[in-house]
Amino acid sequence: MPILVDFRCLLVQNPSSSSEMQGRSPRNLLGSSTPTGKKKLGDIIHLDAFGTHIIVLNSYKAARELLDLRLAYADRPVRVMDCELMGMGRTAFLSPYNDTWKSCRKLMHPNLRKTAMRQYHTLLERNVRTCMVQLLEAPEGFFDHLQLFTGKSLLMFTYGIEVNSIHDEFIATVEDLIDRAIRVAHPSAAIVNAIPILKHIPSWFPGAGFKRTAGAFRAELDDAVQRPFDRVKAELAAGTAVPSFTSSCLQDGSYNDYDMIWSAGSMYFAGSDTTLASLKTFILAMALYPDVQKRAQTEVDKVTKANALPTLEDRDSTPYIACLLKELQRWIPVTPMNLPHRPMEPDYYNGYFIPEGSVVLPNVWAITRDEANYKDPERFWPERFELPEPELDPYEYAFGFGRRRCPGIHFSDAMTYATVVSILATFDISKPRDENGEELDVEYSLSTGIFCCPDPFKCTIRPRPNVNVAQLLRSSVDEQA
Ligand code: HEM
Repeated sequence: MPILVDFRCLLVQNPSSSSEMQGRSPRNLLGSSTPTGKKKLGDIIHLDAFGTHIIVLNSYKAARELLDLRLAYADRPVRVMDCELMGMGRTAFLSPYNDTWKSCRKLMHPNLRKTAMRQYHTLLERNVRTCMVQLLEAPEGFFDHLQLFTGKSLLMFTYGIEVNSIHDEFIATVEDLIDRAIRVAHPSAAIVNAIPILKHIPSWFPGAGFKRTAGAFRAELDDAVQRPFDRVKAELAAGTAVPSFTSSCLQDGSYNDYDMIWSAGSMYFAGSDTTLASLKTFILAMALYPDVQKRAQTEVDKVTKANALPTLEDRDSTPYIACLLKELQRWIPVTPMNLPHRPMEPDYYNGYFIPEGSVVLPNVWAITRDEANYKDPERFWPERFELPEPELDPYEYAFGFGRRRCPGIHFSDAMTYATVVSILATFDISKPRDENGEELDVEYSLSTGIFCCPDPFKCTIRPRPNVNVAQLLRSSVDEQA
């Protein structure tokens, strides 16, 4: 049986790796359209990269049938540069399918499952209120405020560490490591991935700069996950530890240090920038789609009677916001090519042979733009998920597949919901204005890298005229202090 070869994939660019997309709308990422404006991609396509089989799954059906329903796809490809030399293979998200990965998933699960979320409501609501106060005082810094909110919430959850600035070492170090790791993950960055034998060159050898780079990164990564862990241990010993994932695992006493260190580190690394990406997308969508914003605000006002701040308990009373959250994940998916899966045994699918060890990439971007799934896919339109005939739920694929599916989905959802409803209740987001107060178009581009989200853009964020926002927020922060 032949290995599938079909280069139609060349039509599909991962938006995150395209330098041509600056200033373009998401529509253009799929290349030029056919005369009808519709584009039909192969369900599954194959590329050969220096002998590595890369299989791209362009439809939800293929991704679900292979990655959700077949256990053999739970492995990850081990890339020499980032996984081995830089040490990222010890994180839960890049770890191969092995006993350590299983232990980490077991450790994370009870703390991240839906029913465990209630215990973090107060924490998240308090952090959101602080973020809203910052928005009120300096609305133009909204990217920084949202970054502090996600970083702070994740740090509190994993280690009980409280930070008050994005320049705090715990946030800044991890941010820097993520940036560097993403640059290395780009296919052109690491020749050692293509020629693995190079990893055996000593690092002092001329031309082996990559080994020194990797070694330095690894030392910093070790420090970034070890330091907060040691701090929690010391705080527990001193009786000053704040409840957190790490403190409760340490108190339980049945886990080894390695699993606790890498589980906590993985959640912090994987959770903050991804959720931040969704929140940036939310601000952009509200600036571009005022009708959606109006309808969402009306729903929130109904719940709060416009004289209180919404809480996570309001979730069931806000079905339109639930649709809006889904649309955020679909419109600009955070991980447009997911993370790669690796089949642990040879497989057959729809008459094609998929070799063991292939790199299998679900093309989430293509799924979100497939007109078989979504009418007018470029439009931000939460109504598509309303009953009685909702379109395909993006939560089925935007957080991954099968055993590797994101364990942080409920935590991320709670962070996103809390922020979205609070902003809707208190602020109006609109197009940017020039010095004469004239509205300008929202100019935006999407970031390059593994994550996809809006690059910094300008918009107007102002307190809503009908609510005494300042008083509401300040009294709410005081109440929680
Ligand atoms: C909008 C927010 C988020 C998105 C879109 C997202 C998406 C993803 C995706 C696509 C994967 C790979 C799944 C696969 O390979 O099939 C993943 C893995 C992972 N995510 Fe998330 N994630 C988000 C937030 C979070 C949060 C808040 C946490 C932690 C609290 C988290 C922790 C993890 C971990 C530990 C993994 C590795 C799972 C494994 O490989 O077994 N994520 N996430």
